[in-house]
Amino acid sequence: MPKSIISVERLTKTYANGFEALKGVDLEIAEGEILALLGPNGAGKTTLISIICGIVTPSGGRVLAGGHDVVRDFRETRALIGLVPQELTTDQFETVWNTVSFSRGLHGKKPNPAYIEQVLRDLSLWDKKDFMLRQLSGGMKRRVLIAKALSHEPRVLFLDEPTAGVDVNLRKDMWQVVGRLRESGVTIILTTHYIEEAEEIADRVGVIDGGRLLLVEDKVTLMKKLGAKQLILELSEPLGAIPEALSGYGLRLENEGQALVYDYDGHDQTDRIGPFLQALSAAGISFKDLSTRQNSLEDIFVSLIGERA
Ligand SMILES: Nc1ncnc2c1ncn2[C@@H]1O[C@H](COP(=O)(O)OP(=O)(O)OP(=O)(O)O)[C@@H](O)[C@H]1O
Repeated sequence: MPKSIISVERLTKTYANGFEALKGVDLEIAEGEILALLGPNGAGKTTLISIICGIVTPSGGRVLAGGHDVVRDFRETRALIGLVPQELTTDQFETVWNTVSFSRGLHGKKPNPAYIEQVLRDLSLWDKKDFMLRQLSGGMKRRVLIAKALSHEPRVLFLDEPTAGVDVNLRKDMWQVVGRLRESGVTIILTTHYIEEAEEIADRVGVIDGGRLLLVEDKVTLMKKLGAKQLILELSEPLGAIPEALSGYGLRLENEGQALVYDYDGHDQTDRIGPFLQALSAAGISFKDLSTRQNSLEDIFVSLIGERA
């Protein structure tokens, strides 16, 4: 695995009311990757990223960003990190340009109008630069949040539920921006409820629930591991048992013998379906209809969360 830019070690968080939001999280984030953290409401995703970003103090364990402790060396780590929060809390009467430039200043960076211009152009905000925030649509405000987070040229960008409630166009634009940032070497961590989103954009996927990281895995490996496919045949005549001639296929009967199910590896390139259908025909079995099912990240997620429930 490439060098870690963020190391989370045995991290715990108990809020003042005694609620344990994180129960010992270990996580290494590699430089340049896109990691999606999936989890239901209240899983602890925001708590985890808020600690990494230095907004919430941990109760135990530690987090290193670029080798610096996020509590002790917060100046160094904050310079490294950008956070796109869920909501905009900036002065509504300020202009886009000032808001983003001011944000850069807050991080102690020298002004760089050319850089800010580029960020605003990339986010399709350039023609809105003199608008006050209150004059912007919800989608435009989201873009301002991203521009602010990028204002100080961070190496790691956290996006907390970036596409919750945004329309399809904005979502597409956001992923384009994320793609470009990744190409420029920025490490990206996003939290999401949307499994398709993780499936679409992430290199690795982590699943959080009840304050624990249940799994972190390379997306392709995860999909492969759980990428089993099923071919379902609606039989013309129900079968009482699997015919001897087909015993090598590991078939199952469902729906009182009316459906024959063939499990196969969806990522295996060899043609399994053709020979199987020939064997079926040779055995004198005919069918009315056929369909396939594939495990998605959604199934994986549901089964993981379900196991805990
Ligand atoms: N300041 C606080 N005091 C007490 N409990 C808190 C505090 N902040 C968060 N919590 C609780 O900690 C748990 C985890 O919250 P967190 O915001 O990290 O979850 P999340 O995974 O980001 O959820 P969501 O997807 O809804 O944003 C929740 O049960 C929440 O109520």
